[in-house]
Amino acid sequence: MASMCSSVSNSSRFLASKPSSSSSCRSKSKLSTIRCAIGEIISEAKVSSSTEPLLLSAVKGEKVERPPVWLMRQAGRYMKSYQLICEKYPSFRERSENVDLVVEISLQPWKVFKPDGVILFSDILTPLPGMNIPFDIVKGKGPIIYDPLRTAEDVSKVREFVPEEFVPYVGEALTTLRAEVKNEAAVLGFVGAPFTLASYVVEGGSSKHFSKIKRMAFSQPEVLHALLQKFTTSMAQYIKYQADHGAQAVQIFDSWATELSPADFEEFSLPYLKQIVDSVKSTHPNLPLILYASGSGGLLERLSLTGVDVVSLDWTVDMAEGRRRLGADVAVQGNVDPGVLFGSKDFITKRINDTVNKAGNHKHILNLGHGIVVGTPEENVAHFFEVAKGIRY
Ligand SMILES: Cc1c2[nH]c(c1CCC(=O)O)Cc1[nH]c(c(CCC(=O)O)c1C)Cc1[nH]c(c(CCC(=O)O)c1C)Cc1[nH]c(c(C)c1CCC(=O)O)C2
Repeated sequence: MASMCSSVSNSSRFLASKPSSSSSCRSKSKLSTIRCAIGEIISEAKVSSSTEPLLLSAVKGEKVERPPVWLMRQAGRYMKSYQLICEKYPSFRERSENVDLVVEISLQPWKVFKPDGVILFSDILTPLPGMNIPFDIVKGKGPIIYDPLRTAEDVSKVREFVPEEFVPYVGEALTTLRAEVKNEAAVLGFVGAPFTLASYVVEGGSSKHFSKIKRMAFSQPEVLHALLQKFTTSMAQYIKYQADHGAQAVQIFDSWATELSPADFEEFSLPYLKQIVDSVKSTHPNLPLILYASGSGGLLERLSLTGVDVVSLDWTVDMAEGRRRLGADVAVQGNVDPGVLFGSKDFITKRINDTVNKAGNHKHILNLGHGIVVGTPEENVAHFFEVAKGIRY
């Protein structure tokens, strides 16, 4: 039914109005039926509770007054305040492994834009040293794995990750963030998915053609499977650890899974993602899990087979089509081209309204289709949040 709403594209059914200063007004509405502007009833929804962050209510399908909004990579290089910290602390590892810096950087976008999600400042590669895989992130080069894994023997040396032992600063930072943010926004944790992590450690860093991991996949699949299983067990533990220390939802980044054909995704990514989701749901059934894969248009239906609560779309798929293909049970996030933030303010407003209209008025988290690009004007990010927070269904 949501697709019927979505079929009215490009009309401004949800109009941006002035941003609301009060989060409590969310709880005041007693409407229990969601209607889209052309009048179809698309679902019966429970009224959200006032103490819960908007993002969590939206994921559950409760009635909310507007879509919650946050941005992937909202903490980082496009912010002047972050660049100042980088001057003082030039090492990415230090910035992301020192509790005070992690908290300060995570809160930078929160203080300025008041997003509905505050993501931990960290990296998907942060667990690697704890698994016996040293890495660094070098300015201008990106991630570097000093000893890329290529053989069964290399993989046998990979240790299972024990978050309490190796990244206690992550737990401490999440607990502090919860206290700082109160329940005005959801504190978000994240992990890398097994295939995406494997791509970094086998390739030795970022990659264009993924030839080394494909050589492993297509000539020694048992070696890759052994590595993927180690990441699977470790990342399931890491998600639980993040939830136990304050994360209210966790995003799984399988950024490069879409380098795989659908059949290869079914062998080298899907079963491991499903295993992570099943494991987390068995102990933390109420923790929302969000899955992001860049360029995922060809794999959408398969992404929802993982059992995640939210699928984050990039901008190569139309939001209305994405919703239709994913089905009503899955919440959607994302979809706005990060390049839109280089456009005029009017253009940004229009694209936000288009996306929100196409997503329909429930189970939608407004976000970009990938991380904010370095060089994005901060005033455009401010405009994005102001418009987004002024929307009323
Ligand atoms: C693939 C991936 C990585 N890291 C991440 C992914 C998945 C998301 C995606 O697909 O973009 C996830 C990530 N990395 C970072 C965050 C912070 C939280 C946030 O604000 O969203 C998150 C969620 C900080 C970071 N991680 C990194 C930066 C930039 C380096 C810096 O600020 O010093 C930031 C802010 C480094 C990094 N780390 C990685 C890359 C490709 C890079 C960029 C290299 C470069 O361009 O220099 C690996």
